[in-house]
Amino acid sequence: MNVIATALPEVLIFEPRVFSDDRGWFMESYNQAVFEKAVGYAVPFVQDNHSYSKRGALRGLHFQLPPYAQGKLVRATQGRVWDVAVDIRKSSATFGKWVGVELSAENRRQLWIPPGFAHGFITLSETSEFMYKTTALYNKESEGAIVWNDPQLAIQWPEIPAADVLLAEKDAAAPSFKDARVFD
Ligand SMILES: Cc1cn([C@H]2C[C@H](O)[C@@H](COP(=O)(O)OP(=O)(O)O[C@H]3O[C@@H](C)C(=O)[C@@H](O)[C@H]3O)O2)c(=O)[nH]c1=O
Repeated sequence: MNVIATALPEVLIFEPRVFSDDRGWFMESYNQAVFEKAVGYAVPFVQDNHSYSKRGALRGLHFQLPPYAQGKLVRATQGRVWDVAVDIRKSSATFGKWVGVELSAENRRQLWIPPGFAHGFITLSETSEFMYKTTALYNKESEGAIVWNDPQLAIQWPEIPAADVLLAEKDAAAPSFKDARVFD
């Protein structure tokens, strides 16, 4: 597993080693010992999620507040997405900073987004399937969101014209970064 740093020190890219032979290929998509060594602490994954999206679908920016804050280990198993993590911890030196990484079935990259970050992704291919592990269970009451095109965050979403972005109603109506309830 290749571990690659990003512009945000706690957000990491994991690139599995792929073993190919005449039958096809094999990879470890998750190895607790390798993962926890890279992250530096124990990470209790308790839920796995899987979603399917059409081109231009943008899910996010989402998070859950404590005590249900979620770390997420995310990847695309079909198609291509552009994935974003935003540091929303007021006490952090990188508060309000974001990183974007392309995740695809082809590059097999995974992104570790710790608790305290908002997360979103847009589908760049015709369709995508997206799978992720989370460190806390889904809890509707703890859900928070920030609007995807917040001017203060100024996330440089790629390729898709704004008019073609496909949003859930709740995401279109999400609060600005300035108004959202975030992490203290
Ligand atoms: C996230 C989630 C949703 N649901 C339900 C609620 C709702 O009726 C339906 C669809 O939910 P959503 O519209 O919130 O799905 P979606 O927009 O895909 O939400 C996800 O977006 C990405 C960016 C994340 O980071 C995730 O943590 C999660 O917030 O699924 C669950 O039952 N369990 C869950 O863990």
